[in-house]
Amino acid sequence: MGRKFFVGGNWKCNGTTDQVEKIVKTLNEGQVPSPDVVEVVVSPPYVFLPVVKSQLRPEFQVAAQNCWVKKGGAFTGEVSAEMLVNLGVPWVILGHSERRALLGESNEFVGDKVAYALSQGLKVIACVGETLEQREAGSTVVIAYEPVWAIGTGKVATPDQAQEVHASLRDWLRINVSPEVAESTRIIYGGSVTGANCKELAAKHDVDGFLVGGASLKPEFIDIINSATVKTA
Ligand SMILES: O=C(CO)COP(=O)(O)O
Repeated sequence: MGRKFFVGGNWKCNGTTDQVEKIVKTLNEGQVPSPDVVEVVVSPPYVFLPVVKSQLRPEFQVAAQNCWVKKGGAFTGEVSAEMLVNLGVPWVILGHSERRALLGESNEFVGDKVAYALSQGLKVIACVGETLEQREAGSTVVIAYEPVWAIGTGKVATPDQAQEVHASLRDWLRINVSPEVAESTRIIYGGSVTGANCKELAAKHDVDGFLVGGASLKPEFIDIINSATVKTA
C-alpha cells in the first residue's frame, strides 16, 4: 500500500460562528472520495474546535493549529497537548511559518513541541520551510513543505519545484531515519493551493497531499480533496 493522500485545511485566524457553520455545511455536503483514498483534516481556531468536531461528517478529522511545548500549568493563554487529547482532537499543526516569523518560534522550540505532542499521542503536521528540523520515528507525522514565498501570495510552486523539494526531504528521511520511514511518511505541499492548480501538483510522485490555507475556507476545498483521485487513476 502506498501513502494515503492527505488534505489539510488550515483556517488560520479566520471565522465567525456563522462562517464556521457555512464551511462545515459545505464540507458535509461535498462529494469526496472514500476515506480509504484520502484523509481530510481541518484546522479551525481553538475556540471552534469542539463545535466543528461535533458537527463535521465523521470521516473528516480536526487539528489544532498549535499547542504548548510541555505539560500544562501556569502558562497564560496557552493550550496544552493534554487538553487536545482530552477533547478528542487527534491532530495538531506545529511550526507553521507564520508562528515562526510572527511569534519567533525557533527550530528547537518547534522540535520540542513536536516531541512533546507525539509523546502525548497526538498526530503531528510538522511544517518546514526549506529545511527539515525534526522527525520522530514510530509516530504519525505528516511533513508539510510550505515555501514562505508561496503562502498567501497566489504564487504557487510549480509541480516540478514541489517534487524536487519533496524528493529531497524523502531522501533526508531515508538517510537519517530509515528507508521504511521515508517510504511511509506523507510529505504534503502548502502555499497558494487552489482548486485550479491542485491536480497537477497531486500528480507528482512525492506530493502526498496538501495543507491549504485560503482555499480551505471556500467550496473549492472539495475540489482539492478530490484531487486525491489523481493518485488512483
Ligand atoms: O499556510 C498555508 C497553509 O498552512 C498556505 O496558505 P495559502 O493556501 O493561503 O497560501
